[in-house]
Amino acid sequence: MTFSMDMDLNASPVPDDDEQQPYDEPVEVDYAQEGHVESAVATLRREREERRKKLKREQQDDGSRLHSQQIRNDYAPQPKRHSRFKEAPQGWLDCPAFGEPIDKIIPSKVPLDETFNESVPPGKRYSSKQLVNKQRKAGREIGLVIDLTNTTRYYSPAEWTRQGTKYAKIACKGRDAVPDNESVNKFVYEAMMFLDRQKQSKNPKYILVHCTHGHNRTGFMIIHYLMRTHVSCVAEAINIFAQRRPPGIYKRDYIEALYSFYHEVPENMMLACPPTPEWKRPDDLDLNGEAKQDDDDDNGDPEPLRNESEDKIITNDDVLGDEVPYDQQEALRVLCYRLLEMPLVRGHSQFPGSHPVSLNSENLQLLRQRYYFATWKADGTRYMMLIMRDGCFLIDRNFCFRRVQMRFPHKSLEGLHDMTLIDGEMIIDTVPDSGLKRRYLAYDLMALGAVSKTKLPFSERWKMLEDEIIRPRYHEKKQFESGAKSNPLYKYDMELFSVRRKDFWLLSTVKKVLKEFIPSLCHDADGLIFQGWDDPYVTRTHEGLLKWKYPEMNSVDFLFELTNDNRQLVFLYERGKKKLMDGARIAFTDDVDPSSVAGRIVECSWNKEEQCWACMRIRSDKSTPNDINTYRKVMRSITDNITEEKLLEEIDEIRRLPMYADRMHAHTKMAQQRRRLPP
Ligand SMILES: Nc1nc2c(ncn2[C@@H]2O[C@H](COP(=O)(O)OP(=O)(O)OP(=O)(O)O)[C@@H](O)[C@H]2O)c(=O)[nH]1
Repeated sequence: MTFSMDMDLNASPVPDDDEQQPYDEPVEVDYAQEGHVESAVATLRREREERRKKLKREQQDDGSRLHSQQIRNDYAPQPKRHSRFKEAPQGWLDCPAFGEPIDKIIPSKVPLDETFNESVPPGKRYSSKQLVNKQRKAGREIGLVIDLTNTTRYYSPAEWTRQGTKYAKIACKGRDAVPDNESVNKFVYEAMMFLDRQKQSKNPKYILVHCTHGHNRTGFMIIHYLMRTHVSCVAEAINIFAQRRPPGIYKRDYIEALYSFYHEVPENMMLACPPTPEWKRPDDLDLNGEAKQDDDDDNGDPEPLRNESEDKIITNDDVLGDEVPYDQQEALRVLCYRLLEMPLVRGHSQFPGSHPVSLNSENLQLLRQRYYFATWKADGTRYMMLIMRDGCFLIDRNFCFRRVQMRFPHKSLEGLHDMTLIDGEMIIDTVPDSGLKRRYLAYDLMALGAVSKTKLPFSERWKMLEDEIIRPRYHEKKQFESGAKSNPLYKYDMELFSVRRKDFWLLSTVKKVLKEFIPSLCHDADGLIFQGWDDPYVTRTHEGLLKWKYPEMNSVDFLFELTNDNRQLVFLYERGKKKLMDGARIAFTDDVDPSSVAGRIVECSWNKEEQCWACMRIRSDKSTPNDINTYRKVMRSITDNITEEKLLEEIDEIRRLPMYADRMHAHTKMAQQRRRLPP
């Protein structure tokens, strides 16, 4: 790592005799090589000494008056240069050094190293050494420092790492923009991991968090931490921080961003945002009386706060949610495998979600042998969803996690779900009068409160999904809207998408589903799913989970590439490696330039007349093509050509079979009884 040591060499630790000889250029030090600031200073002093000796020798040799005058000029006391003088940040001197710990997190202003001593009177100094001593006096040992400033000029991280204190930099601009969501995710994960490890220690250590003054950015991060661990509403978290680090966050846009992030509406914004503190002197205020940016903020344009609802056009290809730190993703992958009761393989990087196989004349027989339910095949984007106390994570087909802010209350409505894993499809509904609306259609539940449910029959998992996840959300929403529950500030409507359970029906209804239900849907559907009613959740390819697509929608995902002489190369996967499909060709419509999709995954349907593949769409949600086995199954399905007519004929026969008729009868009776019971 290289850092610019833009330091005042007139100040300590350089001895007196060097005091009046400032250097012309800031010194670049290879921090990793030199180890610390002092060794760089020593090198510079040595060089200067050699220069002085050389000049003296020249003076003796030459003896000329002119030359000695030159030397005198070179080493005469010179006025201090402003650029060398390091001033403490505005308002820093009178800003209280630190606040009281909040869950073992201490908010603090930035400690300044000795290079600031000229601008800080002795009584007001607050270096990392002094900080540590003050905390020790209060019986607190710092184990991790999280630095949120957007500069490296205040001190060197070695001041911490040298003494074995962990140091993490999460540079946040400050200014008018709040820390971005990705930085917040990093902060919360760092803090959670560290404090979790400390729980096993006899003398748990503390985290020290600082920005420049330790109020706005620091408060913003700590409040996020509180919200994601145990505090239930923003006002309470803001209060906790304000009490421990008075007056708390005093920038209004920060407070607004917190409320908006957690989908709450403040009762009284004036109460939520205190006036700017005294120590932020009047010249630190802008013309509206608002606090000006901290002086380590850069001069970029303020970033607009993201507001999904303002984006008019929403598509299935949108990347939803916020990036999650790499280590956290790894930990979440392991957790998913555990919840799905899968053996941990090296890398555990493969998406573990259940995947249906295409219906063909052979597996069509399964519909006769087992008890199946049917549903429409919603055509959106597949996500598993891991619901944790600290956030909800969308898991895409690449087994990557992104965090979305959602609320999933328990049935008891006392707490929130944790370590619950569900499966579903994100679709976009065109709703008359309200436009496009994103919905998550949940169709399975694999784990509830850290307990795997994969071995239960689908019928029970599907019921649990309704009872434990969907209904509690619905009830709470109604309670909030009616004011019957104590957190009416939460607005479910502000969430990125709504959540529904997907319906499944008896096979006898398939005709109605095809002829009436699917045509009336507000989102795309490309066929049917046949789900075994008694099946466990089978990870990856599930030979008993069947998909039937409208014949023209049967598709294969190829990896498309072009050679230098514009020859098409079409690949699938075989045992995790690219397999070239000799002679395969993809026809694109006139509006698609093939060179623009080289290297992408192209979903294709088979064009019988032209005997080639036709591009249906580019898959932004996938980075690998279908496996050769999937391809074979799709080809089989295409050649078997189970038309809608054939399918309905088959189902008509099945519903008359005694096995199916008996269960259907029992099922209908049970449903009727349930309807008669009070809710
Ligand atoms: N299991 C299940 N899957 C559904 C349901 N509704 C929609 N799907 C989607 O159907 C997908 C499987 O059908 P495919 O046509 O193979 O899906 P795809 O998105 O084209 O994926 P590839 O096979 O990789 O091309 C699942 O991944 C789900 O995203 C449902 O009710 N149950």
